[in-house]
Amino acid sequence: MAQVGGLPQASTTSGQPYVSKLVLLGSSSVGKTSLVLRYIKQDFNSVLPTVGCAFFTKMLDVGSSSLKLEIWDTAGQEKYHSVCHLYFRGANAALLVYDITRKDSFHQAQQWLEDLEKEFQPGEVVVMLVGNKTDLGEERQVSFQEGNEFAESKSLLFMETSVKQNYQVSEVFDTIAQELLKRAGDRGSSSPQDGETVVLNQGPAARQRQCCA
Ligand SMILES: Nc1nc2c(ncn2[C@@H]2O[C@H](COP(=O)(O)OP(=O)(O)OP(=O)(O)O)[C@@H](O)[C@H]2O)c(=O)[nH]1
Repeated sequence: MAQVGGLPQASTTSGQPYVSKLVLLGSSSVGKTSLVLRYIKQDFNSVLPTVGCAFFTKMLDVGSSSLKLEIWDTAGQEKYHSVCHLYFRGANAALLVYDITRKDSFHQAQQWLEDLEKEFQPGEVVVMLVGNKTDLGEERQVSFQEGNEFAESKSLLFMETSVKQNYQVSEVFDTIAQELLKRAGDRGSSSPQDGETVVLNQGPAARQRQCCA
C-alpha cells in the first residue's frame, strides 16, 4: 500500500468544513454502489445497476478538521463509459474499484487510471485502488500482491475490502479523507472562515474544467 501521512495539519477552527469531490470508477457489478451504501447507510443489499451516476454526501471529522465528501457513484456498464468522464472532472479523489474474482475488472481499473492521467496533473487527485469481494477468496483471480504491486508502481493508495462482510469499508473513506486533509495542510490552505466554503483543488487548471454533470 502506498504510504499515507499522518493526520492533516489543517484545522477548521471556524467550524466550516472542507469540501471534496470523490468519484467511484470501475466495471459493472464490482460493488461501487454497495461500498457507498455500506459506508453511508451501514446497509448491504442487492442493488440494481447504476444508471448514469448517483450522488451522496457524507460529513467526516478527522482530528479537529471536518470534511464534506461529495461522492459520485458512476455506472460501470460500458454504455455509460463516455458519460463517466463528465462526472470525474473536478474530482479531488477517485476510488478505482475492481472485483478480486474478475481479472477483467482489474484491467478496467487500470484503464480508468489512464483516463484520469489524461485529465489531471500528477498528484492532483488522490487515487485509491480498491479490490472488493475478499469474502469470495476461493474464486480470487487477482492476488493481493498483484493489486498492491500495481498500486505501488503508480503511487496509488491500495486496500482490499469486502462490502458484504463490512471489511475495511470505513477505512477506505477515512484514509481518503485523511490524505485530502493532509494535502490541504501541506498546501497551506487556510482554514475556512465563517460563511466560507473551501473547495479543494480549485486552482486555475481545475477552474477551467467546469463539470458538466
Ligand atoms: N460477495 C460479495 N458481493 C458483493 C460485494 N459487494 C457487492 N456485492 C454484490 O455485487 C453485486 C454488484 O454490486 P453493485 O454495488 O451494484 O456494483 P456496481 O459496481 O455499483 O455496479 P454498476 O452499478 O453496474 O456499476 C451486487 O449483487 C452486490 O450485492 C462483496 O463484498 N462481496
